[in-house]
Amino acid sequence: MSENIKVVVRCRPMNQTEKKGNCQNIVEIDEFTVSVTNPSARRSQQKKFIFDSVYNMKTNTEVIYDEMCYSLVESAIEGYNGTIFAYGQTGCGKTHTMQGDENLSNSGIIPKCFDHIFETISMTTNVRYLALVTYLEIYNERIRDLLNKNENTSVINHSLKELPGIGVSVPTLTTQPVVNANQCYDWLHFGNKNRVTAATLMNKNSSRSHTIFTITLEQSPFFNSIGLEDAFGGIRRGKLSLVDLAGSERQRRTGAKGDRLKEASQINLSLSALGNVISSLVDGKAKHVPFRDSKLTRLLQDSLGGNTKTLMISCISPTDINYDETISTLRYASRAKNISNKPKINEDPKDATLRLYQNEILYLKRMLQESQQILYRNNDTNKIIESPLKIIQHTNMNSTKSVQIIESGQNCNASFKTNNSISTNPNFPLIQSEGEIQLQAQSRIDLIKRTLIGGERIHDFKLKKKHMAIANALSRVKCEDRNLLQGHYASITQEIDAKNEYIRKCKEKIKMLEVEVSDLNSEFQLDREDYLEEIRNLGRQVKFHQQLFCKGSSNPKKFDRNWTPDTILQNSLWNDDIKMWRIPESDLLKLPPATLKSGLHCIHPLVIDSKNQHNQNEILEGERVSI
Ligand SMILES: Nc1ncnc2c1ncn2[C@@H]1O[C@H](COP(=O)(O)OP(=O)(O)OP(=O)(O)O)[C@@H](O)[C@H]1O
Repeated sequence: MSENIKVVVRCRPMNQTEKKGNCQNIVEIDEFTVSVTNPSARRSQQKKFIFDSVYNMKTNTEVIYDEMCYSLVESAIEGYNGTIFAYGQTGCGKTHTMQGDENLSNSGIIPKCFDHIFETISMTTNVRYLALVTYLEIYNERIRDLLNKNENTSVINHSLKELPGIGVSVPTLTTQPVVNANQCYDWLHFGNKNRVTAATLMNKNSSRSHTIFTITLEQSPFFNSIGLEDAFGGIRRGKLSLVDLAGSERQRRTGAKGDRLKEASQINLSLSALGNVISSLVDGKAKHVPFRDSKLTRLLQDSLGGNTKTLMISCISPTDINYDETISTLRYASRAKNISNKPKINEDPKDATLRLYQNEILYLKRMLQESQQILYRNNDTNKIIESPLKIIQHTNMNSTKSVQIIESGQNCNASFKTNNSISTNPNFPLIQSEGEIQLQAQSRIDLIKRTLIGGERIHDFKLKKKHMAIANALSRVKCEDRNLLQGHYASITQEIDAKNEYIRKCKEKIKMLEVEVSDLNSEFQLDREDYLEEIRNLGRQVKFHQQLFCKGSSNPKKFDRNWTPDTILQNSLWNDDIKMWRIPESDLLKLPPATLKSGLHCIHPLVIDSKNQHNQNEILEGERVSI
């Protein structure tokens, strides 16, 4: 079954600078519609866009989560891939939406996902889950591992790999197992400390990179009566990618220079690559979708047109000064609505970590059983020793000992693969004794079991929270729509009415799309006229960029760059001494006739051009051209 990407819009409140600058609110929000008024239009012009949902400046993140993210996260827990990403102009609230404020009462979507996932998992009774997290950033087109404590982030650039059936991934990233929401917060904060942010004129804490926090959830049926290691059934794997994009920005407004400027151009490049991917996916005609144009689009490949349920949250500003950027964000968002994905549950992935764990447990169990038999044989030869299993249990009580044993995992049993989530210490002395090997094997089994979660009973209030979230989501769907969706009609007349209503809505939508097309046409026309006007102005105004040099004078005379040749004449600066102006050759023919009065030989190659810093002599000695 294919389904379209869900797209919602969130409008942030005005910030202090906008309030002080008396900015106007030009955005109106209805349930599913955003209307934006063009502040510089000759007549009041409003553009309308329809989305899956639209949120005004008063809406808090919890409502957005309940309505739009809840079901997507549930799907990821079931075994689907899910992506939530925030998109929009710099300073419009992407990080606020995804991560939230430091203040916990206003937490973002990412922390809410953590709570949701672990609450849901704790309600399951017959499934065991393994949760693994990674966190990366794309900074200046380099991939950096935000969870690696030792990585020299200025040097490292991780590579992408595309594997059939798995998709595009970064195999060298640090993967951390997590067993509760708190561990996830800790890794998120840890990664955020490594993330690049900086102040710009538009946002004092602007993200200079795109980040992707991924939670992979592998699950397998588990029956208490049998025991974990014997009960692994088919494995499913869901993956939730939480993406906080850096914002599009214009240098003129952010005041970016140096490193900030370099970052901005990389950010804009990758966002325009994202725009191109969206366009070619929507056009449907393009044979080739340019995913390979940037790291961001490659990593999002599966979320755009692939096997993923995707939610795009477009963040906009309400003010007139951001009109152009707001319209551009809404246009992209509107196009993205038409991208169709084909999500399906990922069954039995070949590279499942859970499968490695299963094999490892089976191997260790067999080994324990065999060594137990040997020791019993020794027992038969009259040496009184304790049962090895007792030794294991006894020594496990001693936590220091068991930590050392985990550390030496590699030495203990060279034939099983040590998972990268568990650190190894190759220098730790090899433990030879039979009892200690068993102990070590048992510790490893315990450790693996501790990383598997699910099955604990949860408190009632958590269940209530889940029901409230569902009720919240449903409350947005109008009663009659719900009936319609569910196909419950009391009579044929009601069914006809409902279907007529549906047809009416479709017609309304078509009308709005027609208006949008005609808007786009007239906007294109306006832009065209603007450009033509600018070209004409360029023709009329000779652009003296800085100064006009006069013959016989060592002091250059200052010129206003916007003076027209007529103004120059009126200001009496035109005299026989000034024979040469530096005028770009292409502009020479555009000079109005007054400038080229007969007798005042104008004058090539001429006078002032700020880009070419010619010296005075060169200017004065230029070649004359008779008109
Ligand atoms: N919906 C909102 N309600 C209240 N404050 C908000 C909202 N959205 C954004 N803000 C505030 O606006 C400021 C900028 O937001 P944020 O850093 O999230 O923008 P951004 O889109 O991530 O910018 P950048 O692309 O530069 O990283 C922050 O101080 C944030 O708290």
